[in-house]
Amino acid sequence: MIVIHRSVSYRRADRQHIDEKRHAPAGDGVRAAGTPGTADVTLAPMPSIDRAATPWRAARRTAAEAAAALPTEDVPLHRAVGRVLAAAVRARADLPGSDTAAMDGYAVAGAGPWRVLGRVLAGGPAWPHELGAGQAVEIMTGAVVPGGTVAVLPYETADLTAAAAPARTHIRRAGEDARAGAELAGPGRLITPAVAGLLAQGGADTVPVHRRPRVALVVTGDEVVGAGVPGAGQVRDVFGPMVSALVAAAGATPVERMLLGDDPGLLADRLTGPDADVVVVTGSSSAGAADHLHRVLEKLGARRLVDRVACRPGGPQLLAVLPDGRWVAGLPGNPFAGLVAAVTVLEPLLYALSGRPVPVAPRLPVRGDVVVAAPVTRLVPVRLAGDHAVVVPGSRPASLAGAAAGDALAVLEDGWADGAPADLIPLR
Ligand SMILES: Nc1nc2c(c(=O)[nH]1)N[C@H]1C(S)=C(S)[C@@H](COP(=O)(O)OP(=O)(O)OC[C@H]3O[C@@H](n4cnc5c(N)ncnc54)[C@H](O)[C@@H]3O)O[C@H]1N2
Ligand code: MOO
Repeated sequence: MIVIHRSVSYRRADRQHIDEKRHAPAGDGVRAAGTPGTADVTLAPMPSIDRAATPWRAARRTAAEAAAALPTEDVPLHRAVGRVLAAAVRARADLPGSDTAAMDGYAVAGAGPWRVLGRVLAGGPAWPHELGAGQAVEIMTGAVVPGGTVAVLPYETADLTAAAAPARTHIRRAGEDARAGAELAGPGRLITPAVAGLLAQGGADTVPVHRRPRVALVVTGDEVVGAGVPGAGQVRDVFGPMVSALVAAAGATPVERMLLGDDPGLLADRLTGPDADVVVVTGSSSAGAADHLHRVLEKLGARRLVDRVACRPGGPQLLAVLPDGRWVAGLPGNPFAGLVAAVTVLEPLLYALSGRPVPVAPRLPVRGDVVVAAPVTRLVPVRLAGDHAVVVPGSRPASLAGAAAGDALAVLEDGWADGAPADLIPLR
């Protein structure tokens, strides 16, 4: 859902512009709403901007450790991929449940030569008798081997006249993968397709997972338009599509996007309004006359955990928590800077709320001409090239061309030089 939300205290020119938006075709789910801000926000003077910036790694760690995981709900296993287990899931029976054939061929008992008595199919009736020495049945992969079986001889190599079975038995023993009651996957485990399959093998029908974080997006800026081609002095909102996708990829649910004018009263309303665990605010993070976020947070009694990060781009970002427990991630308005901030504070916060550890970053040698000056970490788009990554040249804070051409963001820290290894954050 997209909500366009504007203050009533705008200038006349703004009003015309807003009315245009309200009457614009509703494509992309645009809904216009013009309720004025109600919060009493008497603004203090501009805050000083030379606060000490948090080192990039520390900012990420703070976000990853900030929040407790959301409560648990049970979901059907077939809808659980992408969710995070809230408790261990155990095998409800031995895996496999019986001794079964691992190959199509002959189940043989005792020493050869062997006489074939019949055939056993997977899912068919079990062979009713124990095999005696010199007896065999034809058997299919997955079928329960008759009692007395010493080995399964694959069709391709079977020699029923041989004196002895080969050493390799081709029998999967009951419980060899897991015993009944054994833990198949523990709390905090992301349910991948393979995990879902394993849990199905273990007999699970529903699984306990953490509730998905609900994320509202508040896009600030009088110059920002939500659809179509921007007019003179306007820009098209990049964060609706970009942050929603990033939120969904992190396993959270984007619940609404709202375009908000540069109005502190409205901003305060919107921080406390939506039914969301996290409110992402874009723009308003820096020191400009219309950048209200810091003062509004102060007014609302928010606790700031991260306030500016020593990284480039994306320095003016923040992570705060409101007195009601709702999280606020402030991303700078420059589009690439906003993306960097999203992977720095927002993604780890969403992992924490989902109950999941931040995935370990792959690390590869990175080649490129980038100057890294401590204490500022550079985040640059790179293309993967087999055993190394290559910097996409010319990326700028306001342009997404570099990131769009990249496979990952390389984290270039103090001490990095052309060709040295660096952590990579995938740009899914
Ligand atoms: N005096 C200072 N000026 C600036 C500083 C500073 O420290 N001192 N930091 C600069 C850096 S670094 C960044 S990044 C930006 C951050 O700006 P804000 O977060 O306050 O955002 P705005 O000023 O509203 O916008 C910046 C830029 O981004 C464009 N924008 C905003 N929202 C969107 C959107 N939804 N889609 C596309 N583009 C958007 C906006 O039009 C501006 O061009 O501040 C620097 N200045
Ligand atoms: O964070 Mo800003 O320029 O670094 O884009």
